[in-house]
Amino acid sequence: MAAFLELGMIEEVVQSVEEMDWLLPTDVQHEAIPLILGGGDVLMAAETGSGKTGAFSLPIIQIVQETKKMRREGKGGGRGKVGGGGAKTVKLNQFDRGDQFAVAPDGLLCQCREHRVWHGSRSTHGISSGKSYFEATVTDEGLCRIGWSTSRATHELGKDNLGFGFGGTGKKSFSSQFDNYGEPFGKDDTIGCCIDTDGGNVSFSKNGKNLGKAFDIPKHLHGDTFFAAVTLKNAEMKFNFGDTPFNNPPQAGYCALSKAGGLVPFQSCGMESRPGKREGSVMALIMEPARELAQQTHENISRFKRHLTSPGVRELLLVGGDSAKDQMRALQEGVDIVTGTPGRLDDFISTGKLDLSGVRFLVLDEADGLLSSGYGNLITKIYNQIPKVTPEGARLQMIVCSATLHNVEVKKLANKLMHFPTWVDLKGLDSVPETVHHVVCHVNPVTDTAWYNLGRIRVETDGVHAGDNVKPGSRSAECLSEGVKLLKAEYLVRAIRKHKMDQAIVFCRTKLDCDNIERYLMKIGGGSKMVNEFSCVCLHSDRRPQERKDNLLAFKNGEVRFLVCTDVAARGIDITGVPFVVNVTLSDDKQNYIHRIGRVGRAARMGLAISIVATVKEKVWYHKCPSRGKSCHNTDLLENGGCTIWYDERQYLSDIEEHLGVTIPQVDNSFDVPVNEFDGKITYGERRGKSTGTGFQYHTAQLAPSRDQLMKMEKLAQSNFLRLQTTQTWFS
Ligand SMILES: Nc1ncnc2c1ncn2[C@@H]1O[C@H](COP(=O)(O)OP(=O)(O)OP(=O)(O)O)[C@@H](O)[C@H]1O
Repeated sequence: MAAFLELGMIEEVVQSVEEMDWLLPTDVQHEAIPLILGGGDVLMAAETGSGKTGAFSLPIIQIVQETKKMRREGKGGGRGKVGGGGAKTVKLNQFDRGDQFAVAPDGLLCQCREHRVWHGSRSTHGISSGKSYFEATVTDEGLCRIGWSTSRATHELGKDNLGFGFGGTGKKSFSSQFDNYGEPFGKDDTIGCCIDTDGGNVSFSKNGKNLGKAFDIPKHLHGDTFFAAVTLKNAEMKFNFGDTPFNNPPQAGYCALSKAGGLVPFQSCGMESRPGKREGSVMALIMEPARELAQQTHENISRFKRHLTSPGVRELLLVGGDSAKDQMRALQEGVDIVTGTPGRLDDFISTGKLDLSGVRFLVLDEADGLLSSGYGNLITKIYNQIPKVTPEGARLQMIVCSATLHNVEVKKLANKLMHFPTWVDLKGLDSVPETVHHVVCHVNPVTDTAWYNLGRIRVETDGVHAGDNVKPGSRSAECLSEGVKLLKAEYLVRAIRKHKMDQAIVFCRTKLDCDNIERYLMKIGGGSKMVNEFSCVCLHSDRRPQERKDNLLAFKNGEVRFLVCTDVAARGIDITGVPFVVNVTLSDDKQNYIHRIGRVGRAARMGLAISIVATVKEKVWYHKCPSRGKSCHNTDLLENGGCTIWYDERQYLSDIEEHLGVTIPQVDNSFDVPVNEFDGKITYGERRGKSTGTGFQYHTAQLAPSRDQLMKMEKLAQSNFLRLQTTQTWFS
């Protein structure tokens, strides 16, 4: 218990994890929890089953509750508070600026070294009434424009109808209309920027010379809050908001921005404080790639928060298949943490049902999977709608995790959206946990001719070769491909029998393959009970949501032996103690191999993953047609306008091996797993034995002899010391 407390977790949350038998944080939890509690953005790259869900959920739950408590007590702030929120010192806002726009720690000096694109920023506070003034001095040559804008304006001041700019070329700009005004300015010139919100105008001065009225504030901006604004191209400027004497004092009646009454803190991109919405708005948004995974994370959150009261934390699962009406009702009643899948989240956000203005945590679980499934734009859209600073002045925190985070797309996303993120990366590359043994068994339809005479009880294949007149004995590519399909099902059964598999997750490439394998297993000994040798359920995206739920539950509860599934179950699904995974076909996505086999060997239990890999190419479905395969029988190759490809598993295997930097051990079709250091000492599905583990207990046992020796030496040293003292006393 103390170990989680030492990470900064509160007792109520620690009590929950203790009840789940989590006595020590895992390595990734040890690293990530303090970082998240401290307000940082985190990229969490740790092996499958290493406890990433707890690593992000626990600190989020805690901060959400703390924030709610403070809101109730009427205090602002909380952890991760930034200068842009409640503080009264006016500066340039670190959190409201372009990518290439640098702001010095004092918040007064700024620079942009980009030559082609404008980047800008705004002040941390603005005014909505009265007359105000600030100064900016050009400290290096380049292009600059300064003035006033609302928080909804782009950073390219003067390009929209929400901000008023005055540029070094002697032009004023509003709504992309550039007109001559005043005179040009450059290095060492000081520009005074005045706004009179009551009189409704904006004017500027150069080195103390009043340049006259530049703009009338249009009607649609009356009552808005205006912030000091700047946009630069390869230039540098220094600001004075009035905390030090101005170079040129403003005209009578204008007050320094930092001394103005009723300063309004910057809240967000376009979202000013909305009283009344704060109490009920969502504070954490967790995006998961699949329903089952979203459900699992949601359930974890429910468990972690169960001892939190006054205030409690309210969580909601937002996935397709569940009633949108109920979800809507829950949101209206108030929800703090939403876990959802991209489709339903998008529905709710784009129709305004999910208010993002109070969000301070955005979590992308299995981030690389979300990106490779094409959700990059959605992520950016969501990110753009979330205020970068909450009403309390806390910065939006982004947490991005996966066991396979080492790819260019994730790095690009991190550079674009995250704020100085910390990598929690225990291995520095994608890897397989020590608790997972993985082997490959090759299927060679040339040397293994068992598929020639399988009789009537055989797997139904996917029909790709229905028109190919395949005959056993022929060496045509089509014929060998059909042989692979038939043999794979036989090998699956052989592996199950050899290892006396009580339970296994069986991955197939397509939904049709899953259906065929499910039917085959049922035929040879299936059923819906554990006593049936091949009892199984199926999980893929064509099954109804309720069936998916029921099937997963039946497998989790140990009611059936096999879960036959597509990659929809490859990531994140956590079923403690599942001993085996069988890949009937390798995924062409090397990352998914790591995720698939990571369904075993979780929470310190051992697991074995067997991949059945064809030595020849297999012709498979690859539907690009509008029906996505539902009523498609076009077995022509993709390049000929059809819906099939030749699938080269040997290539995918070598991609995986190269990615992992290992050669995966091979077994023959007797499925005898090679002898290794674990041989004879482990049972798949069980925790690692004492003598084989590398965990805490094992280390303690290893260190015991040294500890005993040290104890003896210490005792000897103490006795010698005492003896010496006694001798000295006698002689003195
Ligand atoms: N500190 C802990 N002590 C004991 N068990 C833990 C601890 N943290 C997590 N676990 C258990 O470890 C298992 C794996 O955790 P989790 O699902 O969070 O892994 P993950 O890193 O998200 O894996 P994946 O990459 O596959 O999604 C779960 O069963 C969880 O209950």
